[in-house]
Amino acid sequence: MGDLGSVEHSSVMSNFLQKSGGYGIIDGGLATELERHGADLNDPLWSAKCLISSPHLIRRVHLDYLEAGADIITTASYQATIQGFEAKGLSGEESEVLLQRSVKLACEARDIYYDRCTKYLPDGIGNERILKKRPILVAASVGSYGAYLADGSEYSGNYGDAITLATLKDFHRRRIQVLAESGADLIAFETIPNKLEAQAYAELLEEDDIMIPAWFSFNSKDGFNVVSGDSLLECASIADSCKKIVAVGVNCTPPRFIHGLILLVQKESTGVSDEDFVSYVSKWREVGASLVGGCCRTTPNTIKAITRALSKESAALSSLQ
Ligand code: MET
Ligand SMILES: [Zn+2]
Repeated sequence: MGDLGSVEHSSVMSNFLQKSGGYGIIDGGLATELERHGADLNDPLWSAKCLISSPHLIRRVHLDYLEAGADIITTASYQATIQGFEAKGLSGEESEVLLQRSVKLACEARDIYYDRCTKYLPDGIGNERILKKRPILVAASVGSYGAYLADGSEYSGNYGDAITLATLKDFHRRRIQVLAESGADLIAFETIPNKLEAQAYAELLEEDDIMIPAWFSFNSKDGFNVVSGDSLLECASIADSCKKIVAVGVNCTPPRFIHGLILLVQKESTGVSDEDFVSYVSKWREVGASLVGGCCRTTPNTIKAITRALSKESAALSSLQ
C-alpha cells in the first residue's frame, strides 16, 4: 500500500515485519479480558472506564498478552472519547489526559516486559510465559462513532442521514490528534462499520498531517461487506488511497469469514475455542495475512496458541531452506 510519499509511514510496518520474521501477532480482546478479571464494564465508556477506575488492570492485561507472545498491543482507548468523558463530567483537559494514559499504560507494560526478558533470560517458547525480546508495537485503538453511541450502531453501521462526513470528522478529530502525539507507534482504527467513517478517518489523517501510521480494520457479518452493507472492497480502496494507512483488515468478525475476506483485501487480519481459532490462522497466513490476532472473547491463551503454532511453522519452513 502507499506510494513514494508514504515511505516513512510504510517503513514502520515493513521494518517491523522484517524484524519479526514476516508476520506479527496482535493481542486478543481487551475489554472482554478486563471483564474476565472482574471489571464491570456496563457503562457507556465500556473498557475506557478502567482508565479511570483500574489502570493497573489494563497494564496487567497488556502484559499478559505480551507474555502470550503478542507483538502488537492495542490500547484501552477503543471507547475512550473526549465527548464520552465530558458526559461523565470530566473537563476536556482531563479527557485528553485519559487518552494519553491509555497509551502510557501500554508503553509501561512493554517496558516491564522488556525488563522481565532481561531478568529471566530469554528462553523463547516453551515455558508458561513467553519472554523473548522482540519488536513490540503499541497501537492506539480508535473505535467508531457507533461505539461511543453504545446503541448497537457499531454493528449496524447505520448512523442515520443526520450524520455526515463532517459530523464524523468533528467527532474524531481531537481524539486522533491526541493519540497520535501520545507515544503510540500507530493508530488502529477498529471495527469500522461503514464507508463514511473510513472516509472521515482517511481525511483526518491527511488534513491533520498525523505523524504515525495507521491501520484500518473493518467488521463484517456476511463475509463480503462491512456491517453496514457497504462493500469491503470500496472501504479497502479508501485505505489504499491514503498513504498513512499501512495495513487493512477485519476484526470482531466470525473467523469462518476471515479467509475469504483476506482474499478480498489481501492485507492485514485479525472468536470460537482456542484450538478452532488457531486452526484458522495458518490458512489466513497462507492467503497473505501478515498480522493476525484476536478480538472480543479471545484471551492471552488464544494468543499463546497462535504464537506457538506460527513459530512452529516458521521453524519448519526455515529448516527446509
Ligand atoms: C468491539 S471490538 C473491541 C476491540 C478492542 N480492541 C477490545 O478488544 O476491547
Ligand atoms: Zn471485538
